[in-house]
Amino acid sequence: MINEWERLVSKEGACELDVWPCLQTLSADVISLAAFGSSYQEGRKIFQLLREQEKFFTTAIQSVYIPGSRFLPTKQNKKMKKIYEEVRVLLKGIINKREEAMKLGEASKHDLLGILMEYSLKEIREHGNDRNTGMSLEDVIEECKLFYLAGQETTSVLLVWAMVLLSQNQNWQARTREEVLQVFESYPPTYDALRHLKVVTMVLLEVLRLYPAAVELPRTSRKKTPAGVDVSIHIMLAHHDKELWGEDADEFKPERFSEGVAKATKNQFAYFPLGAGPRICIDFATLHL
Ligand code: HEM
Repeated sequence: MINEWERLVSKEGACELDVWPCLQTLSADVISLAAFGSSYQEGRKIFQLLREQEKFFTTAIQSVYIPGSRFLPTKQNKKMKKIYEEVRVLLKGIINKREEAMKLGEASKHDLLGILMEYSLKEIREHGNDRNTGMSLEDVIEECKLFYLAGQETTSVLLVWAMVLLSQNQNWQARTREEVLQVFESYPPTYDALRHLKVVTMVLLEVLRLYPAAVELPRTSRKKTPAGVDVSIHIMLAHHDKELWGEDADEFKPERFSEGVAKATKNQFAYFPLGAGPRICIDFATLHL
């Protein structure tokens, strides 16, 4: 991706480029690799289909819903059903191939699919080969889909806003670049090395405060409030609340996170770009939340 950008710039010395689709493809490829490892190309096809499905889904939730209409054989419903089936068949194919390889004694791969299947097989073995224990094929398929849907758009949204804000705040862009070059001169770019990136972390925390990829957390109350009521915890409003963050709440000021999230929020529940509690995002450790 960077090579392509450099090539475009070098022709004229400058060019206009919509980075958003490139960042979407980048995050989809990274997640495909993490989820399916060597079957990454097949994963890519699945993710293209899920992306198409997402568009239909967005149109559907933005329209008035007539109860039962999702079962009608409309053009859109038929297309969504077709994609659902195609994704299932493709994922089933990857899972079956992996199962065969595991049966032949091939070491399991350290990707999401390998971990889920290994866990499932262990459960089944521990329960005397009872196939009703462990994760079902449906569970594995749904987990793979969730991994993609939850991680792809959110990551690319974060990246694109980080680029916008760093281009508007050149001093922070220079500090961030300097830190990346300095840190990765001494450490290989591994997951562990990320904890040495103090400025980058502050910048990303501030980007997620101003432009959280998920703007609200919908919930249905079970006990209090009374039960059955739909509530929405608004991330965007909490992150821009002047009473919580001060008069400069709408400004890009990564320095507010210089001593961590607890200090920046004065230990109040005011910052939750990755959710909170038992359903917190699995990616929360990356940002030291
Ligand atoms: C900047 C990037 C990200 C943001 C802003 C973000 C945001 C969130 C939020 C707000 C939730 C909570 C949803 C709720 O409580 O209803 C969540 C859950 C989740 N996220 Fe992320 N996420 C990001 C990256 C990722 C990545 C890279 C992955 C995996 C590849 C991922 C996987 C998940 C999963 C599986 C859940 C569901 C956890 C559960 O319900 O138990 N997220 N994310």
